[in-house]
Amino acid sequence: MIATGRKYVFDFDSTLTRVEALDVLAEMTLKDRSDKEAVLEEIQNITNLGIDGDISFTESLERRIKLLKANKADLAPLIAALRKKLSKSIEENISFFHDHSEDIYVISCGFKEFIDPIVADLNIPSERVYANTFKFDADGNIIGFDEDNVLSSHNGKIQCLKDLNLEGEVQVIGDGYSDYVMREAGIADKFFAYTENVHREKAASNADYVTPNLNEFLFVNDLPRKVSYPKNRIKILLLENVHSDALERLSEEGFSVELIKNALPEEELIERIKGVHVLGIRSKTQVTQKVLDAADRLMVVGAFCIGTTQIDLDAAKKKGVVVFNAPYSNTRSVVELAIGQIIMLKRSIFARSTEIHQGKWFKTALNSQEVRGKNLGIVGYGNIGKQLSVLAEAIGMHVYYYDVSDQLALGNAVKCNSLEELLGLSDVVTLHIDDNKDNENFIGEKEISQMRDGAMLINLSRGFVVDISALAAALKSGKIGGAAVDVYPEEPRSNGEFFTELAGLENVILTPHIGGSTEEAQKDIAEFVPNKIMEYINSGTTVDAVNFPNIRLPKQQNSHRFLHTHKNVPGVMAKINEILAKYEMNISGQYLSTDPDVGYVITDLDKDYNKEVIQELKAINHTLKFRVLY
Ligand SMILES: NC(=O)c1ccc[n+]([C@@H]2O[C@H](COP(=O)([O-])OP(=O)(O)OC[C@H]3O[C@@H](n4cnc5c(N)ncnc54)[C@H](O)[C@@H]3O)[C@@H](O)[C@H]2O)c1
Ligand SMILES: O=C(O)[C@H](O)COP(=O)(O)O
Repeated sequence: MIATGRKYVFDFDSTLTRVEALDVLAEMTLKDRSDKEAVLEEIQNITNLGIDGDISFTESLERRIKLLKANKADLAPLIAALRKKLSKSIEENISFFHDHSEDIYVISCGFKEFIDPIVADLNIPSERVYANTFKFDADGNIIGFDEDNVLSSHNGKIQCLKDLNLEGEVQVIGDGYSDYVMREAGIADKFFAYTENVHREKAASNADYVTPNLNEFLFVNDLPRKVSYPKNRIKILLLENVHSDALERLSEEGFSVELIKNALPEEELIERIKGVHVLGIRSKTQVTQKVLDAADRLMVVGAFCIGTTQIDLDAAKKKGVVVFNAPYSNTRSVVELAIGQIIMLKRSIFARSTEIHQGKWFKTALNSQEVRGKNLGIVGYGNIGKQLSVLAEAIGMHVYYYDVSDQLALGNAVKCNSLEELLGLSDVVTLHIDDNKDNENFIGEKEISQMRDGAMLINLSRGFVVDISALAAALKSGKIGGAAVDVYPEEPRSNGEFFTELAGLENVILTPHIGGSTEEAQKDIAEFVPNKIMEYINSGTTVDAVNFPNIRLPKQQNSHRFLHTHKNVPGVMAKINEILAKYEMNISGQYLSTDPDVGYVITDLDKDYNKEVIQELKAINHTLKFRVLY
């Protein structure tokens, strides 16, 4: 036993277990009854009224037992079911119960018949379990409870704890107001409202601490725990209306997540980033050096999109901040839009549609052509360019492509050796080059002059890639026969007014940067990026990071994991291992990866560590970030 001088008094239902045991029992005993749902609802209401102190506990117990119609024979399956319903973080921290066995008590208004066997698994013996007991009739039917037990009466927990007369600091951990009353009555020193399974406002608002799981409770008490830093303390700020699945996924994992609809201007982001561990953005939020300098806790930036030039990747790396994106999730959405736009432009559909909206009927084949047999020029033959190539061929187009890097032609696509060559032979030119700032004004007056007369231009890549004034002039002069533009040199941070020189021009399709904005793409991104973030936070894995050495070290059994990010200068690794050797720590796994700027090493150790080794590792010269995972 590790002595702390404290006594820990746990509630059972919805604290040690995820459920209320009598609700589970009711599910079993009522399963064949036609009025099951109504009775279950009534039982749950009565349970909550009792927990919140709105009816007397004795009344709540009497009414529930009557409705339950349970028998002794139901207890074995109930115990089996409850065994599978231990609260997640309780299960993770079984060692706490073993190490502090003699200081742990259970005081519950539930029943010893099912509590005893469950908490015995946590090393809590029956003599430290205080709870009610059932009364049975000759046939084993549960007909009531021992009314002489203080726990069967209203606020019975107060009397029960008083009678125990415990020494040392007494901490009560429970989900209900009926647990708080022990603190209110002055018999307990602290009340922790336990919200892992249910958040009861009345208990939480009165608590000394609200603890969303046992890790947080152990952290507050500075006790050994499964994770070095409880997840609820990890703050995630999601901007730009990322799909709500991301919020759900990250919240379910236990992080504290805040979602903001818009992108934030630099000054505001500098304020909001303080204390944030994970930032989630899309293409509008600029994560500048200044923002990174203000970020005192930042570990990860998740770009919930493809592009990452809105992030100062280098500055992030030098601060040990890892950046992930979603390189493929919206590829198909962009490709489908491009196919649609090619057809719409070649048929002048938007012009015809606008006329009808204005009350005009103008049936004509003028400027209306099939796409079959026409030349499509794809500039940037990457993920989007290649997939578009396949689909465009499937509808009968001849595909030409140009890329600065060597790219294998798919299908019958033909590679062009220069942009000029591609521009000279394409009926439709579509831009899918990356968001590299060197691509600014990639298509300007000169390039437009190299295009076929009446050819169409599509830009679904980045706004700064096209000189908008040059494009507007070419559309007005008829040099260009139509354009589809989804991205602009300056885009608003939130929905509202927007002006562009291209507005009002004929056969021009304008969309508000929605190439990747489909349900499917956003849902996929909301799975992909949070998974990367969680892998990094939970195991240190950086596979697929865009600015960091990519490593993954498989988890070792019974080990501790240290993550060390440092400037890539000679001697740091040697220093890390020298310190570990000094503290006689045995390395069970280690993986280092470097790039020219940083080194990132994951080390697994098979021995308990003390705080001094952490301090020494943190103090190594050139350390950028250090984290103990578990
Ligand atoms: N409109 C939207 O909503 C939307 C959605 C997704 C992606 N995008 C943008 O689409 C673009 C392409 O995305 P991707 O996933 O196919 O990227 P990718 O990195 O897979 O492909 C880009 C290709 O462009 C090539 N390239 C870069 N500069 C070039 C140049 N000057 N000349 C010729 N080739 C050049 C690269 O070599 C690469 O093969 C990116 O800019 C991305 O940000 C926009
Ligand atoms: O980079 C991207 O993936 C696209 O430009 C889409 O960006 P968005 O998520 O801001 O729409």
